[in-house]
Amino acid sequence: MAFRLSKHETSVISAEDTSLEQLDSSVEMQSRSPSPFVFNPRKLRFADDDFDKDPLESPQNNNNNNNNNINNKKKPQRDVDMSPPCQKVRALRLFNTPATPKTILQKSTTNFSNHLSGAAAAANASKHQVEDHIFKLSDRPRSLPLHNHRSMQPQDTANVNPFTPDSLMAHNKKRCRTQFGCENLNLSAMQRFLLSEPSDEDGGHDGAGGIDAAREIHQQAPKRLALHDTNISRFKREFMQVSVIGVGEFGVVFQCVNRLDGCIYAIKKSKKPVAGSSFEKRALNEVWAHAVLGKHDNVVRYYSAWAEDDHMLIQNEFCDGGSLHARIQEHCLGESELKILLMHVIEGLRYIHSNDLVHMDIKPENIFSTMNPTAHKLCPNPQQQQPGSKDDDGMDSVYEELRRSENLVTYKIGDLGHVTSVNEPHVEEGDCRYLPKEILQEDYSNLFKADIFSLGITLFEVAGGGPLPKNGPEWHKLRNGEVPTIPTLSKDFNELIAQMMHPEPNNRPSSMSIYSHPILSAVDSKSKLQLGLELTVEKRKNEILMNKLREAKKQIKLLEQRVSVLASSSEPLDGQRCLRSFTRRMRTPFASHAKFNNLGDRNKNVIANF
Ligand SMILES: Nc1ncnc2c1ncn2[C@@H]1O[C@H](COP(=O)(O)OP(=O)(O)OP(=O)(O)O)[C@@H](O)[C@H]1O
Ligand SMILES: [Mg+2]
Repeated sequence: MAFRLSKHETSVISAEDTSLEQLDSSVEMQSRSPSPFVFNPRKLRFADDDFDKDPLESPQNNNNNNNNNINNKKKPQRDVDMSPPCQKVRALRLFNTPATPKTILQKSTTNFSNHLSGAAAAANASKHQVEDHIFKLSDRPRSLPLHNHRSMQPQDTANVNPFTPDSLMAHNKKRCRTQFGCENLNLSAMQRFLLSEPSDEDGGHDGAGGIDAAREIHQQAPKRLALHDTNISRFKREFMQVSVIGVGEFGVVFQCVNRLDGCIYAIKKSKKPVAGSSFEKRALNEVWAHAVLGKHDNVVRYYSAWAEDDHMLIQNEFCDGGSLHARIQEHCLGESELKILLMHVIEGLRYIHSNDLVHMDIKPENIFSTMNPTAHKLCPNPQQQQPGSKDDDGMDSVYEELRRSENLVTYKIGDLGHVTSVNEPHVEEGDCRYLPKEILQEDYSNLFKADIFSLGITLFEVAGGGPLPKNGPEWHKLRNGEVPTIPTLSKDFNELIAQMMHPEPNNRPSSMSIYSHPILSAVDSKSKLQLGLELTVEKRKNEILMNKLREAKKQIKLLEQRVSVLASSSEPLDGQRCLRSFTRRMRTPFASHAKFNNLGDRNKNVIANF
């Protein structure tokens, strides 16, 4: 749950301590680790009965859809205003723009082909080929201008992720209308951007066609693609909902199984319809951040996102260990566990920061964990599994051993809804219990260090320093350098936490320096243990493979014996000849020789048969 402050409240904080007491508090719904469950696996039929019953796909609906389509065809298309920012640019584009004769021709040809008979279309196509040849010599294919949107369909557009390096590069060249810049792009401009090479002569000022195309994409499309335009019903069709695993301020998270691939995922659905609301941008922000950051081991992995009934749905990796918040409900973490937590989260943060992005909502509820290597498997209840059953590859005992090991936990940073770029910060404050003072005072000059503060106070809480105050003198003390010492922690660890929570952002260590801090380099006891476990696993695998190999050798020997018994028994003469020719063939070292010998042997056999 986030406890956010409005600008007004923030200014009051700096003036009066007591004002923070006016903030609302709410009770977090505790997330729970998934309990073991049994699945009845079944083969997926592509024409499943359930789906036939899906109202969206019922014939009635299809008829309706068809009618709608027909009606839509009759209606004039929505004229989206996609004109370039100023008329001068439009004037320049008249001659040296994507709307060269080639694209106009292509466009008209496509249109005509709808009306022409087959023969006329074929004639037109051959004419087109000649013209193509001419244009190949003179000019590269160019895209339709982005501002020509009379013919643009929603399916031809896509959002521009503002967190990708390309978009940041293009964005820095010239600012766009909105905070994130333009947020959608035209398919042809995108294709041109992807196909362009750095040495492209079309490159323009920078001599790089890619940069130019990217800039064009960013400068010309002024509107974000509305969620309505990507509404595709998909959740029920593709996923089987298992349980609700968490509820936050923004979304409800379901544990689901993908019907096709059979893997478990966490699907976060926005609580309210976001399309067209003020939450739309926040929802898209989370998707953009996930798409850019979801490939690190210590950041929750992202698979896909879509809109349904105006809700945003995000399909993420399912973290079977639940949130850190749920974990500390049982007991606080000791120093060795804290070191592992710090090592993992700082790696994730280092990765996020290396992309010039900041998380802005680091807290125990947003740090998840995975517990064992078989988490992704849909294992039936271990008691139900028969030893030596068909699927038992002999590794179950090994995995069971690993499962019991505390050290195999991997912490991952999740909930990327507040991620923003340090170059163009758009700060939506996270939970005020974890935010440093400067953020509430709207000082965004060192956002990296805001994440470091949040991680520092998170460590303080999970080590036993919580529950954290939401306001009042205690809240201020923690931000004024008066961090109480945690008795269960070493002096060094207490000092590191205090340093991470330093009132002056510049005095807090960076994610890089924490990563190489002596406290973490001493965590080799953990990595040795992990290495030891991995070694054990590999050894066991090796043993299993050796057994299989031995078994296979035995079988081969048996077969050989049978063959020789058969050969030595009372076989007819021609049979012996065949066998001899066969063994000779097998012994021939060169393939070419074997070919000729084969012929020879075959001839001999033919003669023998005569
Ligand atoms: N990938 C996941 N694997 C397991 N549990 C998850 C996952 N994602 C979310 N959860 C659970 O759901 C809860 C809510 O998720 P999340 O923090 O993403 O929602 P939110 O609405 O954005 O929260 P906030 O109130 O912080 O804005 C988490 O605290 C966690 O318990
Ligand atoms: Mg959250």
